[in-house]
Amino acid sequence: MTSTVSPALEQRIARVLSAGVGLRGDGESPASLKTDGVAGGTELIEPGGGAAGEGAEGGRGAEGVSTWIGLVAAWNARIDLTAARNEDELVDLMLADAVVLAAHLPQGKRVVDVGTGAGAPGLAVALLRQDLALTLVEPLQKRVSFLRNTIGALLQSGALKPGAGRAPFVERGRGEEVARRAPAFDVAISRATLAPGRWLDMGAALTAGAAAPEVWVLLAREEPPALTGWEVAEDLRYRWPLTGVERRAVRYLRRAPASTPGATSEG
Ligand SMILES: C[S@@+](CC[C@H](N)C(=O)[O-])C[C@H]1O[C@@H](n2cnc3c(N)ncnc32)[C@H](O)[C@@H]1O
Repeated sequence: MTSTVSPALEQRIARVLSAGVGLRGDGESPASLKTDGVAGGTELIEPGGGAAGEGAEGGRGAEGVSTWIGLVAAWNARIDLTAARNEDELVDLMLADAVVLAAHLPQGKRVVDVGTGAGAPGLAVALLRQDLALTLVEPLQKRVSFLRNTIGALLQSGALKPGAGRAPFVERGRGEEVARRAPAFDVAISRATLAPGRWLDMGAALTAGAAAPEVWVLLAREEPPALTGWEVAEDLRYRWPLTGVERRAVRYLRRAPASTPGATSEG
């Protein structure tokens, strides 16, 4: 199935992508996606170039986003991929949280997205940040087929040229199964799949082997959960650009273990 994107849909996609330019943390920021975090240090995000658009080998992320959203709209007529009721909802739902994540994720890391569904936020992040190695975990076969087909089309067109040496990998299964296998991820992301507290536990298990693990919890307006041994490093509040929905992206880092008084390096 091919992807055709109307000029109106293309304009909506461009609006959400360009809202991300404001996340660089300097100059004028659009109110919509301007984040208000507890810690600063946002990374430049530029649709069609730099961190958000092109990997080191020249993938075309913004173009890929249009192809992918066009495919979501086309496949959604046959299989249940999204509950979006109009184009504003579709573009905000698919893209806006990923634009925020893409501006804040560390360079070159192994990232897992649990419950990717039609690709939000994991596939969008893979397109916008082609330095990252994404694993997309999804149990439902029809959604797995959609994701694999779409990634194939994006690779073929050259929109996806992963800088980390591999294309986004789609793993069919549940997050619980992946977490049991001592996985090696640095960053765990997920949206609308598990209750926030349960997701935080699972995210911690998925990144247990990493030197500097991070877990992101994506919320509407509710308070972020707490997890012993982890702390909130950023609490980003923003509105989706097209629908004005209030959102929150919370970044958790594992606390360094407290040093034992009197302990020596010789042990
Ligand atoms: C409501 S959809 C959200 C999809 C996407 N993350 C989004 O925000 O648009 C939840 C997705 O998680 C998947 N899912 C449900 N339980 C899961 C689990 N335990 N592990 C991994 N995926 C799961 C479902 O098949 C579904 O595609």
